[in-house]
Amino acid sequence: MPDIAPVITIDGPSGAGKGTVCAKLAEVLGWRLLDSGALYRITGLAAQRRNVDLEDEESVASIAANLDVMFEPTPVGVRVILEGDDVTDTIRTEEVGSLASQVAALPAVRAALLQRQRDFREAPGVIADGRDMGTVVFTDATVKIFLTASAEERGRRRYEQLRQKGFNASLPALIEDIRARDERDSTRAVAPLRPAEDALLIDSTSRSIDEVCELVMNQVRNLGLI
Ligand SMILES: Nc1ncnc2c1ncn2[C@@H]1O[C@H](COP(=O)(O)OP(=O)(O)O)[C@@H](O)[C@H]1O
Ligand SMILES: Nc1ccn([C@@H]2O[C@H](COP(=O)(O)OP(=O)(O)O)[C@@H](O)[C@H]2O)c(=O)n1
Repeated sequence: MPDIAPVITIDGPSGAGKGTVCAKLAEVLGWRLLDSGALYRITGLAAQRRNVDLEDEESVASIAANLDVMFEPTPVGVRVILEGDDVTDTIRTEEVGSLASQVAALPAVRAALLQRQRDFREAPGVIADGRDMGTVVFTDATVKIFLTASAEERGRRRYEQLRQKGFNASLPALIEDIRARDERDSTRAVAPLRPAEDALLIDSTSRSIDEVCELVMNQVRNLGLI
C-alpha cells in the first residue's frame, strides 16, 4: 500500500448529487474536497470572457494552464475569485455548465488541468467530485463511487436548485440540457463519463441525500478508513 493520502472518488452525471454528497463527506471526515467541475466551469467562463473560440484547443488549454483563480474559504462556503472578480454564482449557471462541458471535451484542456487536480491529494484524505476522478485522475483511489439518477429526477433537482438561488428556469429546457450534456460527456473521445470497473454504482433517484451518504460511509468503514 503506497504511503499516500486515501482518495474517495464520486463520479457521475449532472444532478446526481455528487457535490452535495462530497461536501457532506468532506465535512464528516475532515478531508479535503476537490470540485473538479469548478475547474472546467472556470476555464469555460474565462475563455468566453476573453472571446476565445471554444474550438480553439490550444488557446483554451493555455487559459486552463494559467488560470488566475483563488478559492477563498468563508463561513458561508468557498468563494471563487477569477482574475480578481467573484464568480462564485456565475460559474453555477447552466450556461457556464454548458461552456464547461464544451471545453472539457478538448484533450489539451484536460491535460492542462490534470496535475492541478492531483495536487489536491494530501493527508488525511481527499474526496474528489467529477466525471473521471476514478477512471483517470485517481485510478488508485481507495473508494470509487459512480452516482447516477434518472434524467427527469436530475432535471427536477436542478430546477429547484436554480429557483432557490433566484434564477429563472424552465424544467423541460433543463432536462433537455442535462440530456445533451450527458451525451457530450459520455461520448467524447477523451476521459468519457463512465463508471470505473471497480466502482460501486449508486442510483440516487429514489434515495435521500442521507441514504446515499450512508452507503458511501459503509464502504469507507468496511475498508477500515475510519
Ligand atoms: N438524493 C437526493 N435526493 C434529492 N435531492 C438531491 C439528492 N442529491 C442531491 N439533491 C439535490 O439536487 C441538486 C443537485 O445536486 P448536486 O449535488 O449539485 O449534483 P451534482 O454535483 O451531481 O451535479 C441539489 O439541489 C441537491 O440538494
Ligand atoms: N472531472 C470532470 C468534471 C467536470 N467535467 C465537465 O465539466 C462540466 C461541469 O461539471 P460539474 O461537475 O460542475 O457539473 P454538474 O455535475 O454539477 O452539473 C461537466 O458537464 C463535464 O463536461 C469533466 O469533464 N470532468
